[in-house]
Amino acid sequence: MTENDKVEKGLFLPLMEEFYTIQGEGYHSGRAAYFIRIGGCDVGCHWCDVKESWNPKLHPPTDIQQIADHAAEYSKTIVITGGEPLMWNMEPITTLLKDKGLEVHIETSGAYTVSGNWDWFCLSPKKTKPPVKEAYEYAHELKVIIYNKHDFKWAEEHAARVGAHCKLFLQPEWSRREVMMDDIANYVMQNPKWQISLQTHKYIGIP
Ligand SMILES: C[S@@+](CC[C@H](N)C(=O)[O-])C[C@H]1O[C@@H](n2cnc3c(N)ncnc32)[C@H](O)[C@@H]1O
Ligand SMILES: Nc1nc2[nH]cc(C(=O)O)c2c(=O)[nH]1
Ligand code: SF4
Ligand SMILES: [Mg+2]
Repeated sequence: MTENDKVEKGLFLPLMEEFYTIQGEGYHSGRAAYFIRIGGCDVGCHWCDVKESWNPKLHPPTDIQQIADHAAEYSKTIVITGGEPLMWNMEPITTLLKDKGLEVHIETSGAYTVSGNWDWFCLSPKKTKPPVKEAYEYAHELKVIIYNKHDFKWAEEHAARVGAHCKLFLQPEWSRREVMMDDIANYVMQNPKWQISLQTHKYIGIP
């Protein structure tokens, strides 16, 4: 089998970086977790904080067995992010991680067909490439990025599509955190089904 075939099957994935840190965002914020960042994304958010991840060719195709073995040495909680992890077949790597008894989370825009077996599915919808229908059904957590005032209405449109038990978070776009914070706080007080999510790792200076 060629390397391309292995990537096609999800047996190799373009690995950008892996690091043990504290989940900074959303429902599991504050919890130690091992992050696996897979390269490749064509969603094109102008404010994306990892644009270096976009071109998959810059990230070496890596054996998922090696990625999983490494992850298991660090943590029981694994977060797969990117880039956009659902551009790739996530079935094989999630199976390996779950066979090791690990809890497997994803950070995704939901813009591609859902593959893989997830203990926690964080859906962060994007305007440039909206989530596929099934992504809303999988979501344990909806994390909407707030860049301007129009985004509250847009957030509600997505909240109407997730399941009844899905946790709802509003997260300020990092460069807009100071301008938007009062509006976000007021919105959450008036609409308490939402909670605030901050990128706490950036405030404390960890990866
Ligand atoms: C870098 S993305 C990678 C995973 C996936 N592509 C996605 O967007 O969900 C990880 C998380 O960071 C959020 N994010 C990216 N850039 C951000 C920024 N400038 N400010 C706030 N959140 C941001 C995304 O919305 C997503 O929830
Ligand atoms: N500490 C930390 N928490 C995070 N939560 C989601 C992240 C991501 O980039 O997907 C992230 C990240 O990059 N670092
Ligand atoms: S979908 Fe995620 S990785 Fe892709 S551009 Fe948007 S924030 Fe960045
Ligand atoms: Mg990040």
